[in-house]
Amino acid sequence: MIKINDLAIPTLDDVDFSAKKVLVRIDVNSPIDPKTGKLLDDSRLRAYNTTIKELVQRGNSVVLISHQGRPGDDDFVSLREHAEVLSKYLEVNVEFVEDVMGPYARERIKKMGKGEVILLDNVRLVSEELIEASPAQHAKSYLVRRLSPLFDGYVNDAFATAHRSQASLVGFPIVLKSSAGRLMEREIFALAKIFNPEDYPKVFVLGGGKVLDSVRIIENLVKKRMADRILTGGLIAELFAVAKGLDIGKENMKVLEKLGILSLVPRARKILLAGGPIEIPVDFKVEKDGNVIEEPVNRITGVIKDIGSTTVGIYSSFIKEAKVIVMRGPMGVIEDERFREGSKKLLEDALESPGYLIIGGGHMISVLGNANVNSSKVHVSTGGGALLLFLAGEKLPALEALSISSSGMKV
Ligand SMILES: Nc1ncnc2c1ncn2[C@@H]1O[C@H](COP(=O)(O)OP(=O)(O)O)[C@@H](O)[C@H]1O
Ligand SMILES: O=C(OP(=O)(O)O)[C@H](O)COP(=O)(O)O
Repeated sequence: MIKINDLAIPTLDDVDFSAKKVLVRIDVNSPIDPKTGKLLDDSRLRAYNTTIKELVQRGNSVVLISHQGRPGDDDFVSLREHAEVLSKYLEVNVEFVEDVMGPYARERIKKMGKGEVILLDNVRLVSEELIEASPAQHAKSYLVRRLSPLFDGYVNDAFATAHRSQASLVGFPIVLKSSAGRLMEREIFALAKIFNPEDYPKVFVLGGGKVLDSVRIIENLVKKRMADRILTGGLIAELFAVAKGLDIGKENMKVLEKLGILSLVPRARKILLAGGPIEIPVDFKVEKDGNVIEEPVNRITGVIKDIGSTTVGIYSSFIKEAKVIVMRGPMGVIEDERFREGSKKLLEDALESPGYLIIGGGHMISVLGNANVNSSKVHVSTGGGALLLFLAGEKLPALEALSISSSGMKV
């Protein structure tokens, strides 16, 4: 049993999963090449080996369910390639079923034999999955009502999506005997060991494209006085540059407007007025007429794609002085090799610095690649937003749902 705050979360040691049919929520959401739709990095897919192998060895039939991207985005693709990669790492055939809850998927699940593993298609093909609602509401969703009668139990190993209150995460624990998987367990214990709220200075390096999530995270960090410095990159840096009244150029403003980020400027200003320790880049690497150039923040003429080299130097000096470093979200458009340098350099400096280091989010992990890490001072988390909210002391809905399940409370 994992005890955190007032939650008691069962593990695979607390529930009798042997010779059963088990639905396992994993998070295989990974960076995708927008041109080919192929996986750019498969680190997250390796993370579930322990849980899946253990369930297979105990004679269970295992049905994996996950999402990839969001409808409308380039990375919203089917999970066919993910099944192939999982098979390679698990050395067990993971059959891809091109369906989520229709007759084909349900018949296939019914016919499964002991030790078989299948991966259902992207659960976000089901529109209900995109709604954030309570466990009680999601327990009544079509997804949960159609799939749960086929299973004896549910395991949630998707730490990286634990901050979403979506059907596949919070609905099943209400109707099925449930537990956390081994990855979820390992993440929670590793973070408790490495992240001591008393240690300071704590430096958060926050980049990437999920700006709404990042604003929520920063509000939390500032409210709880958890961060001594927040070094921004990616689109989040552009938001705070605008909030500080800087002119980042018409083209970049258009990008922010198109992505709905400009509506977040008032919240970003409020964070600054509340004394949030936000640092923004002093220069950026931009693309202009097909060329890559560096420009200072107050004289931008190209499209911002990475942080500039002066910023890298300044951020590195903060990173070297930190007792705890948390990095989530890349500093630039890392899918393009020309704009990987900011993220790569900061990551290298963080790995060499004496402080404890927590790296999260699919994109930053892909920058890490196969680099050697000292596991006594570095934790590579599969989570991004979930990780940050967990560190800021927020209750994650998926963990709460597992705890409700263990208490036998039907909500
Ligand atoms: N300046 C920028 N402009 C546009 N996109 C950016 C910029 N910087 C980073 N990104 C994008 O952010 C995405 C990663 O963000 P996110 O999903 O939040 O990270 P993670 O998966 O690591 O949590 C990448 O696809 C990257 O191209
Ligand atoms: O990659 C994820 O989160 P992250 O970008 O915070 O690491 C999770 O798969 C959650 O995906 P979502 O933010 O589309 O709900």
